Amino acid sequence: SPMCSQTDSGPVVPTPPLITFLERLQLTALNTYGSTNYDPKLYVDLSLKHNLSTTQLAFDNLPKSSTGSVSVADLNGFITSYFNGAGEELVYAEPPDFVPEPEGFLPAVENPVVREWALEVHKLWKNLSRRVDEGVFEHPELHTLLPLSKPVVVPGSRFREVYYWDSYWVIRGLLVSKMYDTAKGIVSNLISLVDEFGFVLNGARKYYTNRSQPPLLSAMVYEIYSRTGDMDFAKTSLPALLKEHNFWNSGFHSVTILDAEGCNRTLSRYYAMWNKPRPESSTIDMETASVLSNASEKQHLYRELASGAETGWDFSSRWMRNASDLTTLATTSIIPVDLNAYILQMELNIAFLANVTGDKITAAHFLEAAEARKQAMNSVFWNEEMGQWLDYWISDKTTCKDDYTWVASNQNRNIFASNFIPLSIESFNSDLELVEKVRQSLQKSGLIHAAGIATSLTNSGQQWDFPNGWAPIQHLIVEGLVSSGSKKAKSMAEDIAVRWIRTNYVAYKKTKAMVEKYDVEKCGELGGGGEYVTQTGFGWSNGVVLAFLEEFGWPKDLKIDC
Ligand SMILES: OC[C@H]1O[C@H](O[C@H]2O[C@H](CO)[C@@H](O)[C@H](O)[C@H]2O)[C@H](O)[C@@H](O)[C@@H]1O
Repeated sequence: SPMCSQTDSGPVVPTPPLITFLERLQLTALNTYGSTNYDPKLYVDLSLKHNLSTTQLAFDNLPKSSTGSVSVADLNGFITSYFNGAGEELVYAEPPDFVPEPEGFLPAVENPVVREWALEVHKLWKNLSRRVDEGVFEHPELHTLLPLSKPVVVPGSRFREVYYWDSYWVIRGLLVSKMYDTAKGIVSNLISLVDEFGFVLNGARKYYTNRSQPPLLSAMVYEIYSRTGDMDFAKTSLPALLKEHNFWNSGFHSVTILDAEGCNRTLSRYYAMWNKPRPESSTIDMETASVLSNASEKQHLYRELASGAETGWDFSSRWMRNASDLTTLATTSIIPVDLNAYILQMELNIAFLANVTGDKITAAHFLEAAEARKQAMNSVFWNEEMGQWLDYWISDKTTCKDDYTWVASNQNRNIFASNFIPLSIESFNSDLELVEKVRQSLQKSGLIHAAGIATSLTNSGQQWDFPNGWAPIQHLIVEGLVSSGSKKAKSMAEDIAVRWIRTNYVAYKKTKAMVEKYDVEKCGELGGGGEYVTQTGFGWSNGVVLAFLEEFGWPKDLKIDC
């Protein structure tokens, strides 16, 4: 049973009346249509044809049975008369910098079959490119979609809007496709969110204003600058990066631990500004919370769920005290390895960009911040015996009392792919002795399978767990191994990349689609689990295939089938 009966504390952003109304519609839809093929997100993605009060009045006037339910015919009629279809406000727009075969595209991919497939994956950018319709700018109050002025690239299927961390791998792929303007436009859109909200939202919808996602904006700017040398772009991006850094290092996101040497170490955690059901999954969250009896326990769980979504790993045994019980979610009680790796990289990127744009004071300040975080990560996360960085629990597993004095037993010794993500940062991968230790640890971790790196070793039924493998995680670890310059690490990286490319290819041939996650146990199999069916498209998977093919090429005689 959940050991913690915690009360909720922390900030809560306001809920726009449009969202409250669409959540009512979502619940009615579940009651009317039933749970087969039901996706709660669809209803919060609808836009209004008339103003909210007219729509609400018509909804309240729908004939109800004695049990209060609405008939299928009446609800169908209401939805067609009062709403535009989900996603219609994002109109298909071919990116101006797309060409069917860019000059100098993947020169090291020699195998003709792989080359042809790579060109098909490249062509998928056309399917995923949209622009926000004028109607959203003219009448924002009718839409949950946020108006973004530059063209967008979406992950695909139910993910009809821009996502924060997905955009990093979309951009990595666009750079391979030589679509620099599209890549810059994505960053410019995300910066406009920082200007308005102070951070990059989980996604570009009004119901995502309560949280962010793994912070990779600076990494997007860095990658684009490295490829294009565009100094103006670097300069105009910098203020937003500083603002975002402050978001992750203040308030509830910041935690200070007294380490074993008696030094204070400051790190960051995920912490959503929300203690209600996630609007896009409101009916699911209410169901999950229904076993809890009191309102403040529910609020606490809702915050943990929204914070779980902020991690990008929604959901995973990584954030649960008991892997088979989602009500034991304790996201805010954990200091995560990967988040701090991303922020360390952010500090290094800011220092780099400040330096090239001539702001030496900011550069020096951020190099210091990076050094402090590196030491904090060594002191709080590093486990010498395991050769991994481990998430750290700040709250006691039995009483749930927060304790900010470091104890070894609060390191989470379960193996997750995130334990290897610091390897992607130069501060760590430039130390060859360390790299070899971590490489060996990864090799024997049990995470490496026939078709890639598993997310964890626990099959919880949640999507960020075994046996699912996700493109962003493959890429971060592979890139870390490659960047070290060690021969052994590079050959391990290549081996993982080849498995990943093959499984993507075989699944594509079988299903005609790229998907968001794969099953690492069997080459060519799709991933599953979690709260929605596996989605096609798919932004980050396409990006990672293209990035891997650029990094490793594909020799003529290497087979692509598994
Ligand atoms: O609707 C449920 C959740 O869906 C999103 O999460 C998943 O898809 C995202 C887009 O590919 C991806 O960034 C995330 O890592 C996935 O877990 C959304 O981000 C969640 O906030 C949302 O609750």
